[in-house]
Amino acid sequence: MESFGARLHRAMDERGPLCVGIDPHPELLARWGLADDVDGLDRFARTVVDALGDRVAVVKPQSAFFERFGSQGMAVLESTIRQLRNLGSLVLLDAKRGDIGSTVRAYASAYLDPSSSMYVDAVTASPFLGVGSLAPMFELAAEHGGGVFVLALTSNPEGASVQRARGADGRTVAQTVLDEISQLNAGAEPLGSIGAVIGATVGDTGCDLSAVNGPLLAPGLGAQGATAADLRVVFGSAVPAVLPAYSREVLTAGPDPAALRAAAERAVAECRAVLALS
Ligand SMILES: O=c1ccn([C@@H]2O[C@H](COP(=O)(O)O)[C@@H](O)[C@H]2O)c(=O)[nH]1
Repeated sequence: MESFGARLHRAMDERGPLCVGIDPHPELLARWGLADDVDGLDRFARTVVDALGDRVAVVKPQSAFFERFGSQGMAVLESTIRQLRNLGSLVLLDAKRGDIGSTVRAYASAYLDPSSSMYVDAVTASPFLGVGSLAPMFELAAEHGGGVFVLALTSNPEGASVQRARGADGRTVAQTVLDEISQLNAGAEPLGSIGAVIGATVGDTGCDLSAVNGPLLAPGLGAQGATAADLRVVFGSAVPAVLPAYSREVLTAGPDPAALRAAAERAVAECRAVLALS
């Protein structure tokens, strides 16, 4: 099967460098005139899927907002994933999973095994138990053409105290994560399938991104304060590998599908302009 890196590279070429999140915050449900219940969740997700699923490269449902409604919310998530796949968007589930390796194997089955009802193109993962503990995800991703985005430098201000801390060899934790991702992606063309998450809010990363050879997911744009122009500051010459991610910035334009599409088009145009300067 074609690798996730290759599929993502093509999707970004064809549809533009943009990932839109489905984050049904209670405030957004209210703003859209929807109830804060499973029906509201379902209508919110369907509206985003119908408006953007056939034109955005990657759609990123935020698992937390579905999980808060229990098994019914998870059923909506499964149906959202199915609809997105039918419309051609790559689905990146933002679940930030991580655990000891034997448990990570179960997470891998849940998200990266094609026989699972929650099968997605890629999933986010936390390396706090060591990047090596995520090996079962990397293995299943490689087997089935999936991808994994590993947290490196997150967009929230609290992340820095852990992620910029230095180990005995002088490297930051973030650089150590990136170096392990580089090894996993070595030699992959046109792009490796193991990505890194680096917030657009983080300023100078202090990291060497030159060998990552995988997609760099950049959340933090819009609602968290970063702009497309910040992508150049954060990513420098690695900017062509950046997948900019917006959630609330685009979602607040809804529920009108035309307004959602216009917001996504604005975001992709701004990002394209920055990425084209490289
Ligand atoms: O470092 C990270 C990693 C993940 N996220 C997630 O992205 C979206 C951001 O939403 P906005 O509305 O665009 O702020 C959200 O689902 C986060 O959990 C992140 O923000 N930063």
